[in-house]
Amino acid sequence: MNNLFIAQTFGRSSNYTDIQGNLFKIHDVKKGLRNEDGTGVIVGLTRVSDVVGYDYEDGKKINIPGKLYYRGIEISDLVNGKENDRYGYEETAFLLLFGYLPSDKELKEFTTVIQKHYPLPNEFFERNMLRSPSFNLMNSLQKSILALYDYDNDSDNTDPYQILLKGINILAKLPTLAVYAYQSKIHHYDRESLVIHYPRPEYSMAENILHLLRPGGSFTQQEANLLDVMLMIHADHGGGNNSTFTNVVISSTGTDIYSAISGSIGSLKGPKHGGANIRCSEMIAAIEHEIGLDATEDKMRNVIERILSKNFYDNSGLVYGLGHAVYTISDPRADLLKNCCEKLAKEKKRLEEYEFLAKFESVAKAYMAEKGKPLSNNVDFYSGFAYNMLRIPEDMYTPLFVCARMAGWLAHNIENKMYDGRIMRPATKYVGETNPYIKREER
Ligand SMILES: CC(=O)SCCNC(=O)CCNC(=O)[C@H](O)C(C)(C)COP(=O)(O)OP(=O)(O)OC[C@H]1O[C@@H](n2cnc3c(N)ncnc32)[C@H](O)[C@@H]1OP(=O)(O)O
Ligand SMILES: O=C([O-])CC(=O)C(=O)O
Repeated sequence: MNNLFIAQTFGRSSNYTDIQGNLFKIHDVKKGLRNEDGTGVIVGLTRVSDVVGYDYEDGKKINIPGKLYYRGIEISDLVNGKENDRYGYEETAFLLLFGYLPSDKELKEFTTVIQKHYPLPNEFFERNMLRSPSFNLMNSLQKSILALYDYDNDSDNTDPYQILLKGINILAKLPTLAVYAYQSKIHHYDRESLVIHYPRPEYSMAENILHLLRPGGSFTQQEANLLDVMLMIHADHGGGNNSTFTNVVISSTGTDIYSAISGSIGSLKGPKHGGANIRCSEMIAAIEHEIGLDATEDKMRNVIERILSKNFYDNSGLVYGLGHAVYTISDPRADLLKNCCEKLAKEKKRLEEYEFLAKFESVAKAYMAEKGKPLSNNVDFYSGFAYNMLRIPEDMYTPLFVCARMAGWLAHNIENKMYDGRIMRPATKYVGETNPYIKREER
């Protein structure tokens, strides 16, 4: 391609294609589907989960500490209620999909169904993954989900019950797909030995992830427990988060579940959404490297200033792990994770890193508030540190989000199909002019 020609033409094109910023206001366009006060435009109804970050008093928005409910149950109650049970994520998925907490017997049966679907089809790994590794695991996951379409002899069936069955099959296979994508990547690109364990049918989803990832396949129950909690708190987040909304938008055309899930994975990869967990972890490492773990508040403020002026780390101007479209004061998931991280950091003798992170969080929040942009932290602020303490490689952070969020995507997909179902088709206002066609020799 003639890059110079394209670059010059692209440069000139803004004379013809520009949209003046004031037009958005004039036409009352809700950029990012957001109201004037930052709240989201209501695009649907849901009974799956509720994300609460503000309230209204006399019509005025009041910021409040964040709360997250799955089917009406507060996330902290769900996490605390599981105690040392191995199947917290499976219980959460049941709750999200069927609307109520399972009895012991129901949870066992549901877990058995998931476990039966762990194995990949014969030669799936060799044909679809090993021979075409990707340097990005999210792309690899998208390809794998689309490949699974070809192993289903009724893949286009979009009856809600069939979607449920297909979705549970995908959910069960995701940990293996994610870890095999990682193993293929490091084997191909980093010249590492190829480690392929089969998923163990008696393990929970969290246990299997650790088993599949580690060369020796072993893990402690405490490690599996923390990963189980991580899966639980990432399992759903209302119908408005970008990847769930994407899922429902794609699915509203009547297309297959594999296309919808692959689209959601593409959305979750973005650094402003699920991909923020990798960016946040890299950003914190860069900051630690720059100013040291014993940095003063002033040094931290200086780095924050550089980040905001697009002069540090990825030059995006974003402090990853901060900010949220709904939460205003706090993200309950980040609070839960912060607690888990503090406990584990004590045991693993990594308190200095934990304290750096906690201090950076409060300095950054205070800095943003002084600039008139008070921000909540979000789930991605502490998740990287938790994964790191579990010896999970950075590449796997966002794919693990996929493994967890699959339950939410599926629950919203089915809910939308059953109770809304209309094709999503908003409108855009044409703000160009009408032009005559000019013959080529006259231009
Ligand atoms: C699992 C998840 O998806 S959680 C979110 C993970 N994402 C991140 O951590 C990435 C960093 N954060 C962000 O990019 C944003 O805060 C988002 C995407 C999460 C939310 O975006 P929005 O709701 O559109 O932002 P919001 O309207 O609250 O922002 C208000 C202002 O604060 C700024 N701001 C928001 N978050 C940040 C941030 N992390 N760093 C710097 N500035 C920020 C915005 O640029 C905006 O400034 P402006 O008014 O001058 O344009
Ligand atoms: O709700 C959002 O916009 C993003 C988020 O935290 C999630 O999807 O977990």
